[in-house]
Amino acid sequence: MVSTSSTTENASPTSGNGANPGYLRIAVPNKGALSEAASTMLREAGYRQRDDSKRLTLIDDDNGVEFFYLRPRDIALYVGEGTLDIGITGRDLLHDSGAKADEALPLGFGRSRFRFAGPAGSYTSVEDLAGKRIATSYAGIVDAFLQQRGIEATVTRLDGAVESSIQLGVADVIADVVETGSTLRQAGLEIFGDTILESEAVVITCARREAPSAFETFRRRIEGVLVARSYVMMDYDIRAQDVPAATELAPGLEGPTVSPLHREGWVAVRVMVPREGSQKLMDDLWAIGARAILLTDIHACRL
Ligand SMILES: Nc1ncnc2c1ncn2[C@@H]1O[C@H](COP(=O)(O)OP(=O)(O)OP(=O)(O)O)[C@@H](O)[C@H]1O
Ligand SMILES: O=P(O)(O)OC[C@H]1O[C@H](OP(=O)(O)OP(=O)(O)O)[C@H](O)[C@@H]1O
Ligand SMILES: [Mg+2]
Repeated sequence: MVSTSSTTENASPTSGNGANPGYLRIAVPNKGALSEAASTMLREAGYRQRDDSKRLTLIDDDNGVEFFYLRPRDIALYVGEGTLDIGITGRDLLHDSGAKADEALPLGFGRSRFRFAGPAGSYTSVEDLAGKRIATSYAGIVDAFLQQRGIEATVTRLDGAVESSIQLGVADVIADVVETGSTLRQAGLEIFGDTILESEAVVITCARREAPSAFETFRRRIEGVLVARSYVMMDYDIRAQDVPAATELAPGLEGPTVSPLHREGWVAVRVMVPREGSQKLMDDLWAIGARAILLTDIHACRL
């Protein structure tokens, strides 16, 4: 039976301090675009996750881990200070924070681009930003970009709904997270200039000290989830003489497993292949004589 930490209204990020020595302390987004996907990935990696979105901390005794549910924007600060060992946040939030934390592992979800946008047809390049008022929730990223390009402009920091700031007269252009682009379109805005940053959810660690040894187990588990999500297991039967041609098409990660078949001159092959393009690969293998080709999801893996 797994025990859990008590949940009180004033439970703080440090409420577990010292209570569970040796436990890996992990920050997880408590709400917003990354929250659910982060918890889903942690569950797939075998960790316990909260079932009540009001819960602020959770102890997973079986795995020696304590989770702290924090605002995604604050996570880099806690990890950079070394208060928590690792965290899941957005690459853009990490850069914006200026915290002394490092990106340790990209997670492949929460993908977005950080872009400049202005009224449709009004701006074409970042040089047009000179002397303009730029509204953003990510002033750290925008300041660094302008400084790097030697552009003088006024940056106004807003909490959110940045797209409205132009219509409301407090800015000429905005810099914001773009995923589908539909929020921009609805506000009559369009992106211009270079992409400032390509973002996704990432695992971060403290830059000033080595991650605890327990981080290696965590990393292996998460990498296992990433592989299980992006690869499928393929099985097929083929004439032994055609295995080299088939292996060219599907080399696998460490080479295919080839087993004898009762049928004379034939073998069974098992190989991990990228999920993307796997249907085309089945066509190609069929064309060189493979039969009984099966694709199976990988539930979990440790390479
Ligand atoms: N469609 C999206 N909208 C917002 N953020 C997204 C989107 N897709 C991915 N993200 C990422 O999620 C993170 C921001 O999370 P979130 O929106 O929860 O924070 P916030 O905007 O600071 O908080 P809130 O919107 O709750 O005030 C960033 O890393 C961002 O790149
Ligand atoms: O390109 P899209 O798919 O339209 O997504 C991007 C929008 O989503 C985010 O807003 P969020 O919902 O976090 O609200 P906020 O602006 O108040 O943070 C972001 O700030 C953009 O406004
Ligand atoms: Mg937001």
